[in-house]
Amino acid sequence: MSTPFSSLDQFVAVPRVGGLVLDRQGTRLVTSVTTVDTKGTAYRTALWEVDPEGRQPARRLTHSAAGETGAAFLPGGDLLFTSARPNPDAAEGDGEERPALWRLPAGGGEAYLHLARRGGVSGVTTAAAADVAVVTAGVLAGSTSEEDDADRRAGREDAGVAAVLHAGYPVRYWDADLGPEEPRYFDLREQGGETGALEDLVPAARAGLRDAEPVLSPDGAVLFTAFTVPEEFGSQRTVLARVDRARREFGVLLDDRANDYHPGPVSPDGNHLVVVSERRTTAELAPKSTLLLLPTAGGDPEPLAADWDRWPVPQAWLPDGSALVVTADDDGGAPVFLIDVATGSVRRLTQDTAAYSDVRVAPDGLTAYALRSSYLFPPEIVRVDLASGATERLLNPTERPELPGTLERVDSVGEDGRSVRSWLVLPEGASAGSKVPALVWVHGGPIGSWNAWSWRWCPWVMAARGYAVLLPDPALSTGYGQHMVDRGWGQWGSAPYTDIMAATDDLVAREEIDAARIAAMGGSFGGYMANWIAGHTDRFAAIVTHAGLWALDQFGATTDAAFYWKREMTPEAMLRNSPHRHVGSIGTPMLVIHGDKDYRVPIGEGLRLWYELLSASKLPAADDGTTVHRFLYFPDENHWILKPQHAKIWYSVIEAFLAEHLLGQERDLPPELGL
Ligand SMILES: CSCC[C@H](NC=O)C(=O)N[C@@H](C)C(=O)N[C@@H](CO)C(=O)O
Repeated sequence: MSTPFSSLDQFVAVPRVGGLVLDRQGTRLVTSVTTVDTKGTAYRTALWEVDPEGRQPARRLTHSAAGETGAAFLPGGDLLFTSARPNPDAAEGDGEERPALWRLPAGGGEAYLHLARRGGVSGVTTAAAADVAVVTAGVLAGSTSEEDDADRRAGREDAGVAAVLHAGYPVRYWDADLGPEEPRYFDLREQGGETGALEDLVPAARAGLRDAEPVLSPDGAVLFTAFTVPEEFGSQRTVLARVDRARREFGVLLDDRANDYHPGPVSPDGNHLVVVSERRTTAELAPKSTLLLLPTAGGDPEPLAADWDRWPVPQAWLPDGSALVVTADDDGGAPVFLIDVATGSVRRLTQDTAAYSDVRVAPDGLTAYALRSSYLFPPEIVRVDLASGATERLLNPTERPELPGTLERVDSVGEDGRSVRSWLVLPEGASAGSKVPALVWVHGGPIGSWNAWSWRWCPWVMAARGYAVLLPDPALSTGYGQHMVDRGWGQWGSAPYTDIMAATDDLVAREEIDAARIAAMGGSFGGYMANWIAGHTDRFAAIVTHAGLWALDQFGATTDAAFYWKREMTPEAMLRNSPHRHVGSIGTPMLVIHGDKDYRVPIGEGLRLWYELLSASKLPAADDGTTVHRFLYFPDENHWILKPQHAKIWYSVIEAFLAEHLLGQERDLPPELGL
């Protein structure tokens, strides 16, 4: 087997595993696998079944050009999923294909269309111990019924109107324009035959259910959800709400201005709901995430494992209700932990350095199944022994790709004496006698960690081209305790920057690294840091900034969630930490990359950086207009470069830019750039 990371065509074609569901009997595991289409210009996702016993090879369940996602099992074993496959019953001119709900019978045979609506279906949630399914779908704000909604949509489509009149905030989210569609939860009722029907559970929700995922009690009687409440000055808070399905009653359970609340799983006896409480930030208070146990019959929530200095992500209960299975970022990984509900004591289960997610516990309580990944391998499905923590890789739909190098954990010491940990990717052949160029790649967030595989930020593509890649977890990173977040909060240009410089000092001191040939790079917050680095040091030979924050005062008002950043930084702090004020000190060639449809870090950041680099940096455009800098602009991409053909361009242009400035070599640019 050869490594796929040497060829970008092969890299984008590596199948990508994601998501995991387990049926009630614990005998069927379903995942999704994303592959590139035959033209190489789109990804599509299909559902696959994996043998929980690890004996049979994985088998593909669904086939369609439109793809399938959002799998959920019904009690009898039928599998629901969403797909924008053509509706066999649609009349011509019914409008574009939107995702509908399909049902794959447990007994075999083809999947059939279970529910279609003009506005589409975004997801389905099923109860653990009852035949209850709740569908998430959007309705137009003014609609009074499903028929009215379909008519209004047809009216907008026929008239070619895309305009949205807003009276509130926000108006965009990631790459989506918000409104006039608002998400709603619907009961999925059998209607006889094969077709389901919908009943709106929270008709007065307005935009409150945006970005929320419903959690059903095991008996399906109650639905818990996060609910967004608008506040003064364009702010908002997230409260915890419940919906009594039979009575159609909506009630708020936890609501205050000190925390945001999100529901976790309900205990098997239905008596307790796990709640994630996220401390609301201020300029002085960094985020902090803790768990609460809320009695479902009423009463005050109790903290769970409150002394544990990690941010737990609830995954599932043990079937006897004695413990909660969680994952948490931890020292460059995200292991599985068990929290004893009676004592709050925490026990680490998995011992490897991987990041786990999608943990599904089998009904016997002895075994769990999960996705895990790290910078050694992309997401894969494993079985976890819940007593010993031992893991076994199941027969996955895809093999681990061969890596063109090695991965090491490295330690540095920040200016304040705190430990700064990084992953270091070394390309094959790196040695004292054969020093290699290096790339310092800064993660986004900034609240996050380099602990899980990312197809967007793949250091192995660069390793295959001879580069060492340092992935540092500086101040503001998760998995190192609250102090690591606190020490960078509202001071992005301070500890996060000096931590990265400390890690870079140790990198260039290594015998395999060519200290004269190093570059810095990052996306999103990592792009902010790349921009900040550009204005504060000349030690790098080139800098790549993808979707980077440039002028914080402007970014803080034009991003999709201005209230979030405003809580962290006063106007003074925004100015103090803003890279644009240091443009006059930039003497390093920069590759600026931005997608026009980026609403998280709007294109204005990239446009202004580009103009200011050319007009006000130490390396401005020359008399003839030429410049050492480059701007890679994607008119139809957003914060993330999603199309496979554009991902190839992204990596190619970065490699060509680094080759020019680090190696003094000219690379052929992809002909598709038309240059
Ligand atoms: C609700 S707004 C901010 C959420 C998030 N910040 C977390 O710390 C965020 O989206 N930050 C972006 C600027 C960013 O850096 N995004 C990264 C990580 O999500 C990315 O890779 O897109």
